[in-house]
Amino acid sequence: MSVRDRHDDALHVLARENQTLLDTVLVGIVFVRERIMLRCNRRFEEIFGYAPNELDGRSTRVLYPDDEGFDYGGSPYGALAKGLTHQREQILARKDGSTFWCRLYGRAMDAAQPQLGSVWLFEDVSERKAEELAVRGLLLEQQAILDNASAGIVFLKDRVVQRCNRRFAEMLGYTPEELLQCGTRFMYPSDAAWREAAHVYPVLARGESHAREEPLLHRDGTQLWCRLTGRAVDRAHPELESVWLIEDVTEQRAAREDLELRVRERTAELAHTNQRLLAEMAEREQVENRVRHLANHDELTGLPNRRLLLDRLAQALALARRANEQLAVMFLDLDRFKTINDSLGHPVGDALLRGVAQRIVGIVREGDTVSRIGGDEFVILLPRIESETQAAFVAGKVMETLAQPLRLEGHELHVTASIGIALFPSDGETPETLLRNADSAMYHAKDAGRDNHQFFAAQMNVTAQQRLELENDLHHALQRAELFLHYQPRIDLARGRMVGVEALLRWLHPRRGVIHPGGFIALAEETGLIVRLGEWVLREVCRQILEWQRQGLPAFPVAVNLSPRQFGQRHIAERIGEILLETGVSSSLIELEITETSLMQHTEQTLGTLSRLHKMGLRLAIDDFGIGYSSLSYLKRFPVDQLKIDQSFVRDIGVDPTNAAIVAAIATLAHNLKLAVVAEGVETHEQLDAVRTAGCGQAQGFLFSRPVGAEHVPALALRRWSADAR
Ligand SMILES: Nc1nc2c(ncn2[C@@H]2O[C@H](COP(=O)(O)O[C@H]3[C@@H](O)[C@H](n4cnc5c(=O)[nH]c(N)nc54)O[C@@H]3COP(=O)(O)O)[C@@H](O)[C@H]2O)c(=O)[nH]1
Repeated sequence: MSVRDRHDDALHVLARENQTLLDTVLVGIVFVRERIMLRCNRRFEEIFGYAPNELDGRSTRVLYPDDEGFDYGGSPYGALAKGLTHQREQILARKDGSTFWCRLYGRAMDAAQPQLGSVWLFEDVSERKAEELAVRGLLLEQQAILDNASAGIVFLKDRVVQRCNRRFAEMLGYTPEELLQCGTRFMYPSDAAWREAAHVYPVLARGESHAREEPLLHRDGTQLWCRLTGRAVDRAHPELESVWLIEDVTEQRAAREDLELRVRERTAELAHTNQRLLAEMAEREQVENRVRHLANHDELTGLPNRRLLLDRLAQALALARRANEQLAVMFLDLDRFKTINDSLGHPVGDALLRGVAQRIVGIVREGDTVSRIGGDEFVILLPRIESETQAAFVAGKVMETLAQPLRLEGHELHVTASIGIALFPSDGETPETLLRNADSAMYHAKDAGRDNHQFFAAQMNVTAQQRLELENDLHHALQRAELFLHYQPRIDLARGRMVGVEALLRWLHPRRGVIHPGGFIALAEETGLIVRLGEWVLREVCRQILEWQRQGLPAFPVAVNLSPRQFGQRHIAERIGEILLETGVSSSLIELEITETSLMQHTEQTLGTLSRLHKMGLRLAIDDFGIGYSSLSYLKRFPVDQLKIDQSFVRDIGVDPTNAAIVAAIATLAHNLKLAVVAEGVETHEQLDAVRTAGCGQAQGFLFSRPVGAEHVPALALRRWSADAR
């Protein structure tokens, strides 16, 4: 082989090695002269999508998507001529027209002879470029978010501001630039608060986000409340990098606090209203219960009232009928309750009624009903009794318990009761009948002297009927002139002379004959007729005085009884004055007898009435003295002239030393008060001796004279009684 051949062989080898090298590298390589591609490696053709050798001899224009790109591609040749390496990134075009990002490196083969051409390396950087663009896009997006976020956003690293948006900086009074690389201590009001804020990092380390509200410091020193929500960028090192969303919630918080305050106030208000409503409801319930209770109970004693009694009685009757049993209705009325009530006052009367109620309730069985149906009237319902004896036994127990003295407000009271008993079925089958019949039986017990019990008997209803008739008749008695007066003399014991008479009313009943006051005065009191009867008596007395005067009799006073109801009339003194004026009788000739009990009612009013009567010149006597309750202080103040000792003390004066002592005590009291003292009901010489010995200056009674017609009075007026009244 010649030298030339060997030289050619070596060139061939070198060419093959070059080609292999060119084909193996991952970048496209092209040799260009005057913008004509002379040779390229396979990778270059692949990048642009051409077949092998397809580009050889073609203009580089095909590598550009447009002329503009091609023109731009020609720009670096000046630099190449200076021997520099040119590099750029540019969008180029594949054979199929698609474009891609390419990185180009170019260098002249010989800078001194640029016409020899240049070598270009092409690298397809589409993927990287796309990634870069994506990252750039993300960054732009992020920046846009940061810039436009309404909340503050800050990136911290080691609690130092790395990046923040404008909102965050403005929130604290800074620009974002001012805050870059600032430690976060500046935004906390104190070291302690700043240290406290570090406690969040363990939370972030768990991958949890953290949110809390805390006060941050504005540049001007004011505090604002912010809600901070943080999350670690890398949860393994939360303190290193974290991102925080910060919202100014000062106004929200103020609004919330205001709202909370208003909610608290409203809640308190509601609670208060609720409480008030509950209280009102409870009160209303109490009132309703009370109304219900009052509808069925007596307010004073708390016992069932008439309504509840009737209800229970109806039920008990139904049961008794079904079980073929007996029951008893007991009507109980306290004896002389009115006297106690009037003389000691209503508070004592009320306390007495309560005491009586308690005592009765204390002795009856469970299942019995004790009720108060009015004033001093109680009804006891005893269901399931076996016999009349059992009812009598209960009545006995009631009387026994009432017999024990009651101590009330400093008084020791002895009360008794009259009890009427009606039995089912023998005395009635309805509540009304049983009650009515027990009531009649009670009246019978009263008539029988009080402090006892009586079983109903049919006759009692007849008596009640008669009482009704009597009431009717009494209404007509005045018009029919059926009333008349008897007079009983009052004797001065020392002189044996009549010193006055007492006018006593009588009723000549057309069928029953003469009826004494005991048979109708109480009825007249109850019905109110007593006022008209009383006026008639006074006029009749005046007329009779004038008649006696006309007959030439020496003048003497005539006593007229005033019942409690008459005396209690508001203008009684004026009314009496009018009658005296009308008739022309001197007031000194009229004596008014008022019972002790009647006087001790409404004592101040009594005092006024007595004073007016006294000033008018009338003489005043306290009748039936000793059986009521007198207040000595009032007795002293009442302008009375005379005490008339009740005949009950005179009756047994000879046999009962106590009565003698009482009469003597009353006489002494009367003398001390400078009052005349009259013993009433003197029937015997023994009684006369006794009352005289006791100190009574005057006496009245059958021993001297029974009450007589007016025509007999002149003889009595002129008569002289000896010391023993013979
Ligand atoms: N408001 C009015 N009351 C009147 C009037 N007239 C009478 N009365 C009151 O009736 C009560 C009974 O009166 P009377 O049945 O007339 O009885 C009087 C005397 O007959 C009776 N008396 C008198 N002496 C004796 C006696 O020795 N023994 C005895 N057993 N009875 C006697 O006493 C009655 C008079 O009592 P007093 O009035 O207390 O002086 C009678 O109490 C009157 O209150 C009237 O017009 N209005």
